[in-house]
Amino acid sequence: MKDVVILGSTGSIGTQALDLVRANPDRFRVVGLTAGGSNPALFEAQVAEFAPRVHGLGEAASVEAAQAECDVVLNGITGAVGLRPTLAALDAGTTLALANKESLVMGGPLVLERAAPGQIVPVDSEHSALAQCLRSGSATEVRRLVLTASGGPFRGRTREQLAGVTPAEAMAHPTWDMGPVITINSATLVNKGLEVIEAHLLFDVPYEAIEVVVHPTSVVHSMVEFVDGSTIVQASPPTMMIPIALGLDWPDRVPQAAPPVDWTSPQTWQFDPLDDEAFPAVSLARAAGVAGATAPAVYNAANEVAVDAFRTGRLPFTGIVEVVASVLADHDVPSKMQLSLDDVLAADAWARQAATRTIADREN
Ligand SMILES: NC(=O)C1=CN([C@@H]2O[C@H](COP(=O)(O)OP(=O)(O)OC[C@H]3O[C@@H](n4cnc5c(N)ncnc54)[C@H](OP(=O)(O)O)[C@@H]3O)[C@@H](O)[C@H]2O)C=CC1
Ligand SMILES: CC(=O)[C@@H](O)[C@H](O)COP(=O)(O)O
Ligand SMILES: [Mn+2]
Repeated sequence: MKDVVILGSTGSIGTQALDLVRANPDRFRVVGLTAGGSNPALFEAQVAEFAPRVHGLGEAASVEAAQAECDVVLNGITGAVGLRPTLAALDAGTTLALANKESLVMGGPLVLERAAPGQIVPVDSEHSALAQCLRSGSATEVRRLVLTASGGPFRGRTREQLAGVTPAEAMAHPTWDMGPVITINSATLVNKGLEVIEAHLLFDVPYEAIEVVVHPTSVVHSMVEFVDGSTIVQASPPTMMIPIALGLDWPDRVPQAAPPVDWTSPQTWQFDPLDDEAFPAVSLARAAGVAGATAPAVYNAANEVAVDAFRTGRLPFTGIVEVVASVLADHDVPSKMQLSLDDVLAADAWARQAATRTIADREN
């Protein structure tokens, strides 16, 4: 029996994690729940159903819950506000099932240095796939990591054709049903940019050995190419139940976590190169990742502000990545690579102000 704390329990990841717990009462027990407070009725219902020892709303409550005695903390909070809870779980020595990629991307080495080997189990589907592909074998055998991207709802469009797309169109993800921020990030490909940095940090593979390919049906979740020319692929229909189950019970697999691919019916797997001109977010993330230090935190924070502006009609779709690029260009990356939490939070705050100014300037 694993005692689990779920941060962000009312969201897409959180509610699916609770479905998994409901389906496996002999395997998992909920001992902590937190959320942001935008859906109090759902949160109260969850607390009534699971009767966790600790529960509460907001960042401070999430930090406290992440420090509770348990076997695994699932961080399903969205955005940079997940950083302190991530650090709290790591400092408590608890296994961290990490969906909140933003905390790893912005914290970078700060997060990694607090983590014991194997303490972070990736829940992001691509990184769960990579971890599964890498389960046996040594890092020296790896030639490349290949992250798959659905391409989002605007796959195949030119930059000009992206200019007038609406938030409702951007929310229509072709393969995944997710929270609003990651859904918009999938449409801009910022999600894949964050995932390239996430893969570099989790698997210690250089940026030039991390590839992104477009795979519209999201059945292959990522792959590892080895030095002998062999590639191992992880495939399953697009559902987060498998990565969440692996996150909570790693290295064990939860039987019937989700239905497998039906190999008796015809399957076509399509892979296309990424169109960097229409979707510059991935190359921008690579540059931020290579620059290191505070650059990834700036990339993430500027994007969070720009996504909010797009969703509220203050910025066109293509403006999101333009704002991120402009804020990054204005950012002086410190030469010291060893950053404190204050350094990271200061860069995050600076980027939010810079992005807000840039958006306001564009409006005038
Ligand atoms: N959804 C998916 O399939 C995938 C998600 N991820 C990652 O997982 C994370 C969560 O995504 P997703 O579930 O889609 O997002 P959602 O928007 O659906 O859910 C976010 C959750 O975070 C909570 N939250 C927001 N602010 C705070 C806060 N200050 N303190 C505590 N909790 C807070 C929300 O609470 P409330 O709404 O009640 O205020 C909600 O429970 C993101 O980092 C995303 O990138 C990664 C891969 C796949
Ligand atoms: C399910 C998951 O892990 C998401 O991060 C997903 O990858 C988003 O789809 P995109 O490939 O469109 O970004
Ligand atoms: Mn993903």
